[in-house]
Amino acid sequence: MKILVDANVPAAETCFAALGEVVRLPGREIDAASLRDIDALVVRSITRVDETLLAEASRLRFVGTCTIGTDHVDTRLLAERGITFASAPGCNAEAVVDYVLISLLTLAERQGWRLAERRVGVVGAGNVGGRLLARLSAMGIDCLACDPPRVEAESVEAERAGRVDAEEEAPAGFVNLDTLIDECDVLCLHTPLVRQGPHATHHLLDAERIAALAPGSLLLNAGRGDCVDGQALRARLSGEGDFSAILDVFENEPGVDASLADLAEVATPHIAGYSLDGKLRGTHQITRALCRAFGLPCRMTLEELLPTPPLRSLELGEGLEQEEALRLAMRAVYDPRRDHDSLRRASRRQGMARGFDACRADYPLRREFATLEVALAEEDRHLATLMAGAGFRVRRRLE
Ligand SMILES: NC(=O)c1ccc[n+]([C@@H]2O[C@H](COP(=O)([O-])OP(=O)(O)OC[C@H]3O[C@@H](n4cnc5c(N)ncnc54)[C@H](O)[C@@H]3O)[C@@H](O)[C@H]2O)c1
Ligand SMILES: O=C(O)[C@H](O)[C@H](O)COP(=O)(O)O
Repeated sequence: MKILVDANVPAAETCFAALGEVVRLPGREIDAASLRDIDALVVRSITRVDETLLAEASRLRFVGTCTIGTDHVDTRLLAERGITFASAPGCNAEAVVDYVLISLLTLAERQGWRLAERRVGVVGAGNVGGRLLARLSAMGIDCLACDPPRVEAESVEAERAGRVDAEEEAPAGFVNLDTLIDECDVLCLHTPLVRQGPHATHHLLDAERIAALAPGSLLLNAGRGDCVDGQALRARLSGEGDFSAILDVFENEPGVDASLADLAEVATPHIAGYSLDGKLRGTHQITRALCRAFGLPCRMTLEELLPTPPLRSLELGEGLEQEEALRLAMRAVYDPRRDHDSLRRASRRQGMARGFDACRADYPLRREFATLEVALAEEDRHLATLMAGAGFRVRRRLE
């Protein structure tokens, strides 16, 4: 079997070499000709898997994407052709939540407010949004959520189970998008890109909704760029200076609107999910799916793939304000200002499209908050709750 794997998929040789011959190509160079003699294709989000790509893929029996998002894949076409498809749900969700928490705390520090005093609205409460809500709530942050497809699915499920009281009622904390916009200071967008249907998300935040975001509020988008009308967002950000954005995703990547990126407080090149843990989980999930599709045994475990983190333990002393302590621990693992700065530098040097891709291709080692154990004094009970809520392992400091 011949397996073509995107060059940005880590551990591909370790995972796939026992299954067949592994060929590597940068994601944007995978084209119809390169698929001529390929049995299995493993991509990330930058390879559009459509009719044009599959024009000469007569041997192809499997397509896997080591990502959560699937909007780059024509899944209907694959089903019609009898090609097995697999994605990696949830693989980098923890990394995205890490990114959101430290980015919000960074803005709080820069603008002089406390996250604990803000209400956060999460749009899309799936693997990413659901984990974000869980961590924010465990940190005592006031949250609301908006996820009409999930609310609908839960009410259908409740009806099926014969729970009459559940009729059309959204679970506690779930509201519609316009209420969320009215009632929250911070809006975090974690929806997939869906172009059609009753819950389409293309320009879910359109000019009207962007205008309705309250003065002093903040929009963070780590879902897909096309879920927000970029032109309208740029116009709002160029306005009175009463509104901020943290943007990891953009319309038209990698050739994104440089003036929009410049106006964002944090602008990163679609790397919110780029922890090594998240990428390796993706590779591992797709290895298992490929083995299933070809009836092969899969002996590789995720633990075998993950190296020991460079920083395993951090001991905090007394006297730190709580959000300061959180920032310190988070930045010991990951600091999004590094990614913001490298996008700025790379786009100035090479132009936006090449710079954006270069930052992603040469991404430095990043681990997740859960890999760090934070040691605290016994009396720091509240801080221990906050740290554990934020995703760290917490232990009592030895005096
Ligand atoms: N920036 C990054 O690096 C990065 C990393 C991972 C995922 N993502 C993006 O984030 C998206 C979400 O990831 P996930 O793992 O949570 O996916 P998921 O499928 O687990 O959850 C998505 C949630 O969004 C909800 N949703 C769909 N349409 C909606 C709408 N119109 N309004 C509100 N909610 C809606 C769904 O019901 C679901 O609960 C992915 O599809 C991907 O595009 C980006
Ligand atoms: O959908 C996802 O999982 C993310 O958007 C993913 O991290 C994007 O990274 P890429 O596939 O573009 O390397």
